[in-house]
Amino acid sequence: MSDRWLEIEQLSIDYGGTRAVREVSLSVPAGTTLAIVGPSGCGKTSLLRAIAGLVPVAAGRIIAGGDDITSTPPSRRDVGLVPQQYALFPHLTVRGNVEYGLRARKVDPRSRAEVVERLLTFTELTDFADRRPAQLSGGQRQRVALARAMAIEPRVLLLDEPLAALDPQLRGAMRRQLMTLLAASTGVNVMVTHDRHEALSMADHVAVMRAGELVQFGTPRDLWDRPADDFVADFLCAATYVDVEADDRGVHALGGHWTIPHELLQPPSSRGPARLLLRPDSLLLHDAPAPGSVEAVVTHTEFVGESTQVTVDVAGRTLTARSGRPVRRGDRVFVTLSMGTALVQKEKVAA
Ligand SMILES: Nc1ncnc2c1ncn2[C@@H]1O[C@H](COP(=O)(O)OP(=O)(O)OP(=O)(O)O)[C@@H](O)[C@H]1O
Repeated sequence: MSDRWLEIEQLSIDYGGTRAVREVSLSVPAGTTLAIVGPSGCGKTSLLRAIAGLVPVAAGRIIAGGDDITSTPPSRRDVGLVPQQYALFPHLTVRGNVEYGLRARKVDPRSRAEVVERLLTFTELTDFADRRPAQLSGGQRQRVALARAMAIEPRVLLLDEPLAALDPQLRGAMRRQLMTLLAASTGVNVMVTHDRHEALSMADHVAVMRAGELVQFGTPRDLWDRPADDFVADFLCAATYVDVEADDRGVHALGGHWTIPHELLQPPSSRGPARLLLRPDSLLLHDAPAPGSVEAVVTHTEFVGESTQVTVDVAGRTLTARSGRPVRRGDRVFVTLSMGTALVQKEKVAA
């Protein structure tokens, strides 16, 4: 018996001869949440549906709790699915929906009632138990879908964009509640999302996909500190890698346009070529030249509440920064590094 509760080995999925998912391999231990994240059409939902048994696998294996379930019919996989629009049974009450899987498994009425009452309490739905889905808010429906999937205590719980159908105000509150619910599950939770904040904040492991391929798999911290390439850096952290060359005078970036003092970097840079990960929180904007600054032009601004996200052009490279004070498109600014926030990595960016 494997201690890894979900393993995916070299999994490929085809639709009519077109490969939508290519040789994805990863493994996730029990009691943790995996987020599959990536841009639209990258194959996230296909991967999720393949784990559920709803799309055929062209090659590779899916192993849950040590059992190869690649060819097991969906109903016998011990997998719970929360679809994107929840797909509740409209004619059943909340209680009826939550109870559905237990009835199908012929669980005796007493045990069934116990599980349902426990889950209704847990998801704060007791007062709504006799309502039908049409009489519920979006957040309440989401909790019913989750309780329904959790009732059978599946070894793998699959959630397709669990917060996407909720309005933005509700999403923050539901994210915290969903994290509490997922933490209580003993199997593996797999969540598809295109939202990097959701992936980084809710998951123990993150799989980043692009064009059907797995480009990086790791903990949120790993991905935040060491995105594998420019795509992951941009997608997950709104960050940019720049090639640098370090000598005794400092670290030279952007074709020699910008010399950064060694003492601002983490870890202190050794001499020679390296790459520097510049995240929005690594860059400071000034009105006038400052020690170690480089001149830039503001190309785009976006007010995000507590700060403004600012895109600047520095010697032909686009960098993203945050600014606490108002700046406008076309403004000339000076960029410095915030002490200790830009990470130096020894290898250069792959061409
Ligand atoms: N039933 C299908 N028949 C043919 N092609 C499909 C089918 N389902 C998905 N695809 C294609 O497979 C690729 C991956 O689709 P998938 O839905 O898995 O992506 P996704 O990352 O979940 O996208 P989104 O975030 O937009 O939902 C896309 O190019 C899509 O057009």
